[in-house]
Amino acid sequence: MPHYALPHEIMYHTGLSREMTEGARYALVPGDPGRVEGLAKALDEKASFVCSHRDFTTWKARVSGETVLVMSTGMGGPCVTFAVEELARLGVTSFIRVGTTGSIQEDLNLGDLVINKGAVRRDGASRAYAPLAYPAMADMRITLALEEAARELKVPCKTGISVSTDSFWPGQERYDSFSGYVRKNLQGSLAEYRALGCTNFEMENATLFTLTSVLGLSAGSLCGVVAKRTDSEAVAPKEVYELAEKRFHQVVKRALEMLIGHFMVTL
Ligand SMILES: O=P(O)(O)O[C@H]1O[C@H](CO)[C@@H](O)[C@H]1O
Ligand SMILES: O=c1cc[nH]c(=O)[nH]1
Repeated sequence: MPHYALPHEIMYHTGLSREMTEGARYALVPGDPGRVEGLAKALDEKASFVCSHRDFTTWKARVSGETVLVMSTGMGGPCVTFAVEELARLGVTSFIRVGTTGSIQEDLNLGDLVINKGAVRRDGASRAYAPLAYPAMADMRITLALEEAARELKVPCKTGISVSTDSFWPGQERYDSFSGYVRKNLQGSLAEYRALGCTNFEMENATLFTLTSVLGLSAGSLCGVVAKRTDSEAVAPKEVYELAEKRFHQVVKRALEMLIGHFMVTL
């Protein structure tokens, strides 16, 4: 029996209550709190601030007659568990991660978008919810809506499987860290994931996909490429992020319109 919050009950970490979220079923969940306002306003110019507590900054927007929350998760799997658990208690059923990522395939360029249909569970947090043999899979309808929106808007985009890590440096086989050391078991891991056809490194999909599946919820993920790891370990300049941001704003808005229009009853 799901444990929904009472109308005035304030969630301890996100600071949200059911009154504040107005029955929202959809939440866009970027990692960065600094991305929330722009994303909310791209959905709806009248979007408004709801609350900010710890890593979790929340705005609300209206899309096709529905309230949509935009809430940051902070970085990494543990933060995602707070966001999913507390938003679920407030009635949110569908989550779309809107993030940044490092591509590991040659044909994914800086500023392109990646839609993730699954994730390699190199996180720790999802293991509290399901054994490692359990797949981290995105919801098919959200994934299809994101793909269709990207196609319609002619945005360069590829669908694939991300590798979700708990560490930005050794976990993603980066040598430009303080010590420069990558443990032996992770040396060569980037080449191996590339050979396995994985598309990108990021840090939240595995936890998001596993939790939402286990809890009977839905999730999708759309990320902008800000590092092209086949060329360099560096994160690209601001202009690249701004190009990716413009693209993921357009795509996620169109995808939401499709989802709310077509899948309203089932999601
Ligand atoms: O831009 P966000 O959504 O935070 O996503 C990516 O950026 C952070 C690392 O720079 C990690 O959280 C990673 O998953
Ligand atoms: O390379 C990158 C870029 C963004 N986010 C990541 O997790 N890795």
